[in-house]
Amino acid sequence: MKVASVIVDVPSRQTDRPFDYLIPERWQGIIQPGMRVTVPFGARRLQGFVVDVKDHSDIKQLKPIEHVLDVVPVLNEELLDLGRYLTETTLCFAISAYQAMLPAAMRAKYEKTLRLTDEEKRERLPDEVKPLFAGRTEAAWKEVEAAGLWRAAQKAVQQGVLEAVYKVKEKAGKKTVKHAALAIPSEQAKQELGSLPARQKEVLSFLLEKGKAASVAELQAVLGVSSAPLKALVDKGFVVLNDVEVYRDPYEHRTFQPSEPPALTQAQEAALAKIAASVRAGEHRTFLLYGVTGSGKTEVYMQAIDEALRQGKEAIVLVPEISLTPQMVERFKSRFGSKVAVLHSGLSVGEKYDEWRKIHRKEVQLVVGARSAVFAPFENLGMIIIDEEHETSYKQEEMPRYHARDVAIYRARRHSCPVVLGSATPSLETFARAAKGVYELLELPERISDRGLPDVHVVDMREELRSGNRSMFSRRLLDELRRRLERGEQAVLLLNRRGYSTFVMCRSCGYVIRCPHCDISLTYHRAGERMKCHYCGHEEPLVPRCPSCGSEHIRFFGTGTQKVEEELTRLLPKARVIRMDVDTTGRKGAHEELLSRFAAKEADILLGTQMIAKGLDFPNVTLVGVLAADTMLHLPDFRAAEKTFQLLTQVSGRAGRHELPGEVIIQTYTPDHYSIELAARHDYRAFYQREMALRKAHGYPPYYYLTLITAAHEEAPAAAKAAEKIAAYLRKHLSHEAVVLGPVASPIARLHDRYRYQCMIKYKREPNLTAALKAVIDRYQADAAHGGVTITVDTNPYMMM
Ligand SMILES: Nc1ncnc2c1ncn2[C@@H]1O[C@H](COP(=O)(O)OP(=O)(O)OP(=O)(O)O)[C@@H](O)[C@H]1O
Ligand SMILES: [Zn+2]
Ligand SMILES: [Zn+2]
Repeated sequence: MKVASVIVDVPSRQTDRPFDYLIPERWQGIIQPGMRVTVPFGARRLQGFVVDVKDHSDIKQLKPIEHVLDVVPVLNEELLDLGRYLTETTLCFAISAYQAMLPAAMRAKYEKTLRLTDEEKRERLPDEVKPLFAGRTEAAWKEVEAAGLWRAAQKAVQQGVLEAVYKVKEKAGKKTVKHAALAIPSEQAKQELGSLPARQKEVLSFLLEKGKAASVAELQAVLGVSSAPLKALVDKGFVVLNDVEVYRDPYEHRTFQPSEPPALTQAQEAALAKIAASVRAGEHRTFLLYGVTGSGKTEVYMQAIDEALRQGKEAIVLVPEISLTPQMVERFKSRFGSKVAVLHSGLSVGEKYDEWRKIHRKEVQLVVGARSAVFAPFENLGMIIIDEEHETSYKQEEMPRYHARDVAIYRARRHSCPVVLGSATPSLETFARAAKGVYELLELPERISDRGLPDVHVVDMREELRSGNRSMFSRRLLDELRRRLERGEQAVLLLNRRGYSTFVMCRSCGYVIRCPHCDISLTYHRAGERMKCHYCGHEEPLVPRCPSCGSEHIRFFGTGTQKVEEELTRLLPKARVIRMDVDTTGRKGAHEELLSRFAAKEADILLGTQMIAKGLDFPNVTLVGVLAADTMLHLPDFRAAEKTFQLLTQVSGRAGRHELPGEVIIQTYTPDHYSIELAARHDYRAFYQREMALRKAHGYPPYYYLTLITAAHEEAPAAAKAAEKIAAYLRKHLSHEAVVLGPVASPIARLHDRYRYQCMIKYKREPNLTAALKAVIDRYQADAAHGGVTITVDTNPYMMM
């Protein structure tokens, strides 16, 4: 008896374990761990992942597996184990962990086929399979299955002769190119040559000489022939025409100048030597590459990767989504050419799947991508790099709630290879570990250009108001902008908000209009005069009177990029402005287009939200202005100061990166706040000391760990009661060292029509934690069926709302 343990596709606590199924005889030896199957489950038929194959089950009456969805495993042993690690550490369901590792295209039900990978390999097809592919390069899975050829097909896939393809239907149209190839052995073709008319002879000799399939376009261009001779050869059965798939390469229309590595500075050299030594020794280590903005971290990454590739290994580079700019991609593509796959959210489902397949088929050795690229199915990893490691977008805010840093370190340990965390503003957690020697600290204390870091001026906006300036631009910022325009230099302006105006407030009574579902203030959008909720999408028309007191003095507070743009063009009519925010970058490719226009100096000022704060490297930018440095300081989040410091430092880092000296102006209503003062002085270490002292005093990470539990229900009392019960249970079952805070209403007290209450656990070491949390989840998952309370557990929260 052969038995498969299967994790079924039902994300719930009750089904979160492997179920045993019988492997029918025809699939014995074929089904392996890491393949997906369909199985009967109660009255339903479900997809699932095979996690184990064994000879025996304790269950008496096993149901058989119905279908096999993959020819070869889509998850290897390492990734299967990683899934187990994620379920333990983030308390997610195993099915959620496995699905997070695969491209979306494979999660849906798509038509599947087997395809010949290469016309030349046709001869290597197993004999019994050959007829299925006669005169074509693809066969549907159903046919293979019906013909009972599964085993033979699997072998062919393992040998790289056939490939399993999940057909993703896309509007973009099919990406295939017609190819011509010999349909007869070359010996026979040579003999036929003599009897052919001249044109046909030319075509046949061309194919003979080439020794493999040639695109029809190429053939016609080289020989200058029409399609007639080709058609004649096809009719005679000497030549076949095939549609050969080309990858949907999002960068296909781009050419990349090959780049040679520059000679490194001493600091770069020292850092690289340590990393390269660890690559060569094949030992796991975690490095923190702490280098100021513009210090050449990326160059160190690239040369370290080069070392890994020379060792015949593979590498992953993680970059935050918003700094995965065309510039960044270009740097890696120029250096590593076709060895690179790129994964980010701007790609279509099909494009992502193509990139994933390049990795799975080992056609690339390097992946540059956002968070989920950490799951790239490489089997011989030599290095993982996390650029801008402090970015909170490395934490996924839905199940599985993993942090890419933890996954990277887990995988690197398994592969015995180094992890490099790079940042100009490392997260407190990471710097603290480096200070303790858990990570190895490598420093790049100076910029590459000998100009040094830009001068930063803090402007007190309260003063501006007192002296009669009601504009959102201080006099100093405006003066400096004018100066840049005169000199033909460029400026970057950061506004940490989106939309026309942020919230709508009554000046008479102070009433702020809020979302009826989410309890956050609505944002005014000028298009259509509407107010929108940025959490749930609720929208309504702008009100002419205060709903609370009836006053007409209802006006907008805060400023959005659109409003700033209007004021800017009013004050500086000659300035050419490019605005970059979620509204102007929604369309595919818009982000790239706006940046390349700015790079081509088609604008003087780049105005935008956080998305412009990182990674950009424009030689002509000599002024950076921050319009309101305080917007993030007042969020209900213990990391508010850290986030403010990071953002200000990063955006300042955009100025004066090359020959021209840079200058930064920060406008704020709280100029004395240490995060603003220290960012202005470029003093990361002082900020670190100060912030660590506060974290210690208030019991926050990195001194303590946190776990956040949120209970939500349509009725506030039900949510509150559940949260209270949870808090009581935890207090009883956790040790005295753990502190359970709350329950309290969440900062966002209502989301998607559900009231939210939360409690927070602070702890240093808590052996009972996992068991207690699992018990809580069990209890409430079971309850959910009746009571409707949903609970979420976040074992390492970054969103405190
Ligand atoms: N050894 C070197 N010689 C000459 N130029 C270099 C060298 N290293 C890096 N550069 C150049 O210096 C500039 C800054 O380097 P890079 O972008 O790698 O810095 P970074 O530390 O990654 O920056 P940031 O964190 O601010 O994005 C780039 O234009 C890069 O091409
Ligand atoms: Zn009012
Ligand atoms: Zn809402």
